[in-house]
Amino acid sequence: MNEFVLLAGSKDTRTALVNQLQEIMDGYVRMSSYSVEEELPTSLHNQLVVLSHPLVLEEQKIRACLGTNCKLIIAKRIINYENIDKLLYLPAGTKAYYVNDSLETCLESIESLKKLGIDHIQYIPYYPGIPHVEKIDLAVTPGAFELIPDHVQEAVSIGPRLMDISTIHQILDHFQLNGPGDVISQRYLRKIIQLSKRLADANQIATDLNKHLNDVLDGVNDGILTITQDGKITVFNEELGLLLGVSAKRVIGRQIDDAIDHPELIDFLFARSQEEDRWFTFGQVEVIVHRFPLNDDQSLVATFKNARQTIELERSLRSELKKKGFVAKYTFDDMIGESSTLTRTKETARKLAKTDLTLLIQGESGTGKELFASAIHNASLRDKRPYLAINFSAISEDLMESELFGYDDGAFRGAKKGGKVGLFEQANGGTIFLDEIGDSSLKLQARLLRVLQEKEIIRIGGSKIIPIDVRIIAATNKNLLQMIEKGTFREDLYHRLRVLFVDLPSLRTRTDDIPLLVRHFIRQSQHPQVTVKPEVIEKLTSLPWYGNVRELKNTIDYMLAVCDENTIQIEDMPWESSFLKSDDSPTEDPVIPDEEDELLLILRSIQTIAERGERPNRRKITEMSTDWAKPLSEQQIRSRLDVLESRGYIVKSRGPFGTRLTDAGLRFLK
Ligand SMILES: Nc1ncnc2c1ncn2[C@@H]1O[C@H](COP(=O)(O)OP(=O)(O)OP(=O)(O)O)[C@@H](O)[C@H]1O
Repeated sequence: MNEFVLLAGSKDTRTALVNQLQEIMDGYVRMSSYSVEEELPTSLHNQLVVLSHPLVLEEQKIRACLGTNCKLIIAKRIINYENIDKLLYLPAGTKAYYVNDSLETCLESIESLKKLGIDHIQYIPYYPGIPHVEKIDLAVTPGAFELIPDHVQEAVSIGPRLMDISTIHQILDHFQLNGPGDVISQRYLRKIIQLSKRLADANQIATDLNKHLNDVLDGVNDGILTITQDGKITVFNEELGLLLGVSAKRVIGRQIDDAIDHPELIDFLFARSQEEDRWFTFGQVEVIVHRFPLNDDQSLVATFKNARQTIELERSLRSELKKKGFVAKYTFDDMIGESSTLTRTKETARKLAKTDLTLLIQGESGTGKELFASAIHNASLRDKRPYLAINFSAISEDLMESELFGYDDGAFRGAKKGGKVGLFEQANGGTIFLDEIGDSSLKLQARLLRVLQEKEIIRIGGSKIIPIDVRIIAATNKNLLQMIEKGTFREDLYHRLRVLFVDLPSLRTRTDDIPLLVRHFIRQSQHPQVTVKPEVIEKLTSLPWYGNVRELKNTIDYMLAVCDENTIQIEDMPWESSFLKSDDSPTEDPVIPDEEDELLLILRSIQTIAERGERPNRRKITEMSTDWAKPLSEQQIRSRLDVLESRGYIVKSRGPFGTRLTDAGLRFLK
């Protein structure tokens, strides 16, 4: 059997060459192989020795083992054709380091790559000790990964170079093997054919994909255009061709100002302004053009929508949402009032609407919290999407939970077959308004917190996590901070809800708006012609309006019903007492503590006064109350002390110790 020795510069090169040669020469020639990095034979005599590279001969160790009468062949090598397809997919003009151990080996391989026709890449030699080189993200290397600089993001390994067919023939000639030459050449060629087939297949896939994408683009109802930074058209679909009256096939690849005669459109596309949309008329058709940059390659994309069709589509979408009751009825224009407090609040809310953040609206009952939430949704980027409002004071806890989160089939007894989609899911993409959030139970608060933190829900009785994209607006007329102190509202939820906040002013603080509101409500009513006597307006402006705009509206409805001859007179006004704040009024002022809180404050001041070594009496407690949100008179203190005594929390006495806390009172305070 004919046998030769292969001496390679590295283990990797040896392995690659052995694999190549074995496959090609199998059955005709055998070889033994060594590398400088591994153990070498002691001495070689009378043999054919093939060296992988001229530099191998310079190695001391190699020269030491080369004995007498050996024939040397220095192999010619070419780039490993099996791996070059990775390079073929890189875009033309891509810059890449070619990384190897010396300038010579780099230049040699670059030369060989170029000869193979892989010349669309700008190779920059990179080797240890290179003096200065520009920073590049991509490296190509035959396997010298350890030499690649750290800043490189992507490395393409093309493996060690293989043996050229001329060297293979030199080996065959040495053994005077003329017969198998053809077979061996064929085996060599087969490898190369396999590569071109692989490339052809990849090309076919790319062609198919391209055709598919073009079909999709042509199937779209809108015109689509893409141009490069310097104005070359790369995408131009059929719909756009129809709109502009040009053939898509004829314009792709051309400069836009040369292909399309519409300077105004071209100016808009290239304008440096922030404007993203503009209306154009092409022929008879009104079109909304929307432009945006493609960040990756700095191209510009423009879509062309038929304005009439778009408006109709939006209208039908809106009527679909309306049918379900998922629309926000009000806008900021429905919010009547020109007082500086309301104007400022409206301005802030308008700005907050544009963000996508959670928002808490605080204000007394009837100040227009629901109206604000609705206006905020309509001024937000989600205005075309659903708006759902739910009131926590109106529904029981269990029902509320299933309404909000929905349930899976068989979640509980009586559950509807097939389960139920909750409001959070139905509001997806839009806004959900959680009214009277202060009335939610602690259990529900925990679930809401999860929604805010994770942006996902799990249906009752379900296990699937459902991601949701919903903006939450919450509202309350309760003092949530006091509820937190009492442990009835979660502090973490409060902070999550109050990312943004709007405090609505009470009507008492903006009495200038009352005449405007009166006129507005009359105009909206069944009797828009009714007028109001000035003294009525004056009286209305002086009332406290604990029920705010809602109370004013109800009052006007009442007066409209009782007035004669289209004029509201002072006699038409309800009894004054109906405007007072009743003790059990549901319209609690958010900053005025409710009665329980007042009792607690009184207990605390009794304790403080006693700790100071003084005698707690009504006068001192009244003095302390001047620091509270709602100071109390001595008379009011007296009635509350009576309540505290009846509950057993204090004992009133005229003696030297004055009023003092009982054990029960202390426990309650704690
Ligand atoms: N600035 C305003 N202009 C016109 N109408 C208003 C204004 N503010 C409130 N309203 C009207 O007053 C009524 C009460 O408003 P809304 O229901 O929004 O109040 P709310 O603060 O949500 O009350 P609650 O806390 O009791 O739920 C509604 O009929 C609303 O249209």
